[in-house]
Amino acid sequence: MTGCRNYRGLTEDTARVSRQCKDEDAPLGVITCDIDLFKQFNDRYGHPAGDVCLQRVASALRGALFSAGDVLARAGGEEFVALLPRLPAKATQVVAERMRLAAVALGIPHSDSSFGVVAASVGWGVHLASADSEVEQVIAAADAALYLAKDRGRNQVVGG
Ligand SMILES: Nc1nc2c(ncn2[C@@H]2O[C@H](COP(=O)(O)OP(=O)(O)OP(=O)(O)O)[C@@H](O)[C@H]2O)c(=O)[nH]1
Repeated sequence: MTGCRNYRGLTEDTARVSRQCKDEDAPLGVITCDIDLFKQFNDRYGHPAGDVCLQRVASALRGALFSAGDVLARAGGEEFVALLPRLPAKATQVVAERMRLAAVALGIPHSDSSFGVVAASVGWGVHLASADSEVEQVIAAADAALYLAKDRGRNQVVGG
């Protein structure tokens, strides 16, 4: 529906790009992004409108990426994961902020949100080629950062 990779595609892409980055001794940027108050959006505007919203947000998030090798997957529900081969921390943070802005710039009305429009919370992290840990641990850390962004009021980026 969103034209994104699904969860299984994400698992395959994660293995592929993390191997590629390790071989190149390059970092791998990871971003997680979740639409804010999407249950309320569905409840107020209806599930079909929710589907259209998801498609538009997915396309905006894809537009915020700039390299052909970047991966955007729908990790389930209204959550997306981006994998950014060769991106160090600072650049990953910049893309994370661009993704947040791209979602909010759509200006999709959401009267149950304090922002008045559909927004998204974003978490990020970087997997270093030298790390002993697996990239899945960085995805989990980015997810934890995303929930911190939700806790802090949504429509913001948290990571590091
Ligand atoms: N329309 C539509 N809704 C979906 C789809 N997949 C998941 N959802 C809905 O997404 C909503 C997610 O709700 P929650 O996980 O409670 O999160 P939330 O309302 O976004 O709240 P926060 O994440 O805390 O900001 C649920 O109501 C799901 O039914 C889909 O493909 N289409």
